[in-house]
Amino acid sequence: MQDDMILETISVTKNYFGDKSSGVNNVTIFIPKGKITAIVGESGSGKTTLLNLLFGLMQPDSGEVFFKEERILKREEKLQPAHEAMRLVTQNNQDMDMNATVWDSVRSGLRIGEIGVDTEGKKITDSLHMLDIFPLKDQPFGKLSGGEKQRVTIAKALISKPEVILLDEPFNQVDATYREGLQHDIRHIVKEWGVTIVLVSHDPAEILSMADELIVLKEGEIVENGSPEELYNSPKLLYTAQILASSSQLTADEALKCGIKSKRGTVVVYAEHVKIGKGFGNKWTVKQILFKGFFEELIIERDRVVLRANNYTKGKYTIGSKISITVDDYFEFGKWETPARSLPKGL
Ligand SMILES: Nc1ncnc2c1ncn2[C@@H]1O[C@H](COP(=O)(O)OP(=O)(O)OP(=O)(O)O)[C@@H](O)[C@H]1O
Repeated sequence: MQDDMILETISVTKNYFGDKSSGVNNVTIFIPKGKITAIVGESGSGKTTLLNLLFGLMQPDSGEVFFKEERILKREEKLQPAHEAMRLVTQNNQDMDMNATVWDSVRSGLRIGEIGVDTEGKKITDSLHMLDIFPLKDQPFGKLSGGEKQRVTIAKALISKPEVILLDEPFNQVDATYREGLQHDIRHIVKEWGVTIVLVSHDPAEILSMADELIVLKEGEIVENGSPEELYNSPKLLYTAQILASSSQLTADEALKCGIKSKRGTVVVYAEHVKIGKGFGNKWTVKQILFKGFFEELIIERDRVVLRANNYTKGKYTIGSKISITVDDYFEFGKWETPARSLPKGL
């Protein structure tokens, strides 16, 4: 294992029904130390399975998982040093006591030797401040909002200063207003404490800005990996382009209607690359307007070709508005693919 790697899987396979139709297949990954690695992919692609294998919650059918060169066995089989050094934060809060206060919930993350000693209170206070939940310290966990609960579970994971924190969909319950704050906090923790984060997300758009590394999973296999910038700006696969951005997939004939001459047959256009009001003839009709916070995503149509386009002048168009567009960038691929399952629904 290289010095800067902390976790590694070698040809790991875990199938639930004895064939390749579920779980993960032949996965080899390296998780860099002190960085944020995001495992992304459509729903059912095997993200949670991979996270559970990294944590030792399940045993692979074949292949091996290593934490700092030590083989990770199933948690019940053997108490591994690796298990002490890792914390898993799941989506369902099943190990949380709904009646316990926030203070006690975070305290329950301390290791046995850390409980009852002088520094206990300071550790809890620091973790609460780190996640910006100190004012909630006396509230019962069960009464908190989804986003607040998420912060408490992360604070609990953090308090014993593990080397690795595994987060399953950490922003699922957090609304957009708090997401950026939580992402900033997690980045801060990584920088300050040198902890390694592995997180799973089915909506990569929300983690593009915070991850150092992305691992793209499709049908249980790693299909691409790299930095968010590399994968977003030069996706090798159509699937990656679809997963990373709100986009439209076009045949060569459809692309021609957008002013694109395709040599390879399939074109993907990110919504951000469709510039509204720049072309001629107002040949596109607005079919749907999707609220995206500070901007809108328009679903537009011309001769049965459907495109997604970002509109930053909110409220300017209504359903039925006629508009012109130009496309200022696109990706070409050789093969037509069924759109990823987790993509937002279009028309
Ligand atoms: N305990 C299980 N028993 C049987 N099949 C399972 C089990 N856990 C997962 N699977 C199947 O394995 C595949 C991968 O599931 P997994 O939960 O790892 O995917 P995921 O990418 O995390 O999905 P999501 O984003 O929807 O949470 C899916 O087809 C799922 O139905």
